[in-house]
Amino acid sequence: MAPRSSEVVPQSSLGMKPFKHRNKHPQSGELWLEDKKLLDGAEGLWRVHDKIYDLNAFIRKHPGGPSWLQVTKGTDITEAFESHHISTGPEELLQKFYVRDAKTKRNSPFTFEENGFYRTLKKNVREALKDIPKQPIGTSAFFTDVSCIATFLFAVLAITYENYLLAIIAGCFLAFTSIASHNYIHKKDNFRMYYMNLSLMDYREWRVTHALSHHLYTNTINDLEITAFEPIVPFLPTEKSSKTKILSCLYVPLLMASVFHLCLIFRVRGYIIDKEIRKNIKLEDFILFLLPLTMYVLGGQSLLRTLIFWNIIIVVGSFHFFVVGFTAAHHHPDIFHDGDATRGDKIDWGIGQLDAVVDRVEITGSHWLVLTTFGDHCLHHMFPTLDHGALDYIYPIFRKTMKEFNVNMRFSTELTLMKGMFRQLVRSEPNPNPPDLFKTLD
Ligand code: HEM
Repeated sequence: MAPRSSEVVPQSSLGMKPFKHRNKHPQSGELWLEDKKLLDGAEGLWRVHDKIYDLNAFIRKHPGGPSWLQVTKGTDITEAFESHHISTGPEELLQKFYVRDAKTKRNSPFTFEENGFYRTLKKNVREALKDIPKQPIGTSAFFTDVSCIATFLFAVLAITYENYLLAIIAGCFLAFTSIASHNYIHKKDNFRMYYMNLSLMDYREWRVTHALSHHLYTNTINDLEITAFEPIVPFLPTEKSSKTKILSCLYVPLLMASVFHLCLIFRVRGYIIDKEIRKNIKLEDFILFLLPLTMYVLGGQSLLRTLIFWNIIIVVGSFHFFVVGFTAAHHHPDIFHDGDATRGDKIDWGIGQLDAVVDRVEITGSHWLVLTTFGDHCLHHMFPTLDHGALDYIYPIFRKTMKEFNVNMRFSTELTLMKGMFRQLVRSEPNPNPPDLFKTLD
């Protein structure tokens, strides 16, 4: 795609240096990591805060799975390290791998001061976790598996009876399954993370674009869930022409319906043009064929009819997934987007998350809805490895800690955030004041 005009290349008000290929499309997790290496001063190893560590010997021993360390080699993993571990064990272990101090400043404005908000919250949550029952974690797994089975069941019924309504229901369950599997991509390697691949998306790519990019640098110029959709969907506040504003509002529903397909197209493109990507093809890359194969074998219809119905399910699933995803928590003119006025040069990472996330009142409190619609989003951002079923139990300590630091998590309604997403798309003017966590979103 041609380079974008200057109207949609916003600078970071947080002082973050932009990635080299920010304007290149399609964006990918691999390219993002390559670009991150150039700015992180990790000297080919791993950087945490202002120290360099050699974790080569630990990659295979990492209890969270080797991929987290494999893909991040050569980068600053401060935010990932801090937010993915709640116990003190990893920090103690890390000292064994110290090599030297880093020579450059971090390309991130976020801090993790010992007595700051995030570290205090983590300490409090660590204590609270001792009293959390295990049963809600099993309930999450049950809901996720039931969604997956329902996707297959309705897909087979849809093709058997050539019924479009059943195909739409299967598409909705595909979206539920993919969103619920997102609970599992953040954890140590486990089989439910593979459910994501039924949607044509790829859990490995998600671990970079979502877990390492979006979660850690939310709504900044280095958040791939912002930059990957530019310039069609320009979420950051920057000069936008009337044409851009109108077109982006018209394109966004089309984009929502086609992202699953686009993910597959870009993946296949990668296989064709890049030998290294081809060499990395794994068995799990074929999971996407399980759904159409089951439909073909059990449905008793022609291959062409099966493919048509499968594609209907994918389009419905994609639309459902991205309507929820785009409107769940991050986009409204009163939610911080890079370019807006900031709290200062250095921002406690947890407070940065409060600035960039808003939860929905209708969702909080329902385990099924939280799991299948990106609910309890603020707490999930703070502690991505905690099961969605456990989050409800840590609200009391979360509220207590926020009170202590005079900060707040914001709640709004589904409708406000839906309208907010479109209002954000057409917002050109950066907010002149830092985020106000006590203001009600209108
Ligand atoms: C990119 C950076 C890293 C990421 C994203 C990451 C991610 C994870 C994940 C997802 C888990 C499983 C948590 C769960 O399911 O409950 C985990 C566990 C663990 N990780 Fe990492 N990790 C990273 C770096 C490190 C480093 C540098 C160390 C230490 C040298 C480390 C030590 C551990 C340990 C000891 C556990 C066991 C659980 C615990 O004590 O919290 N990790 N990690």
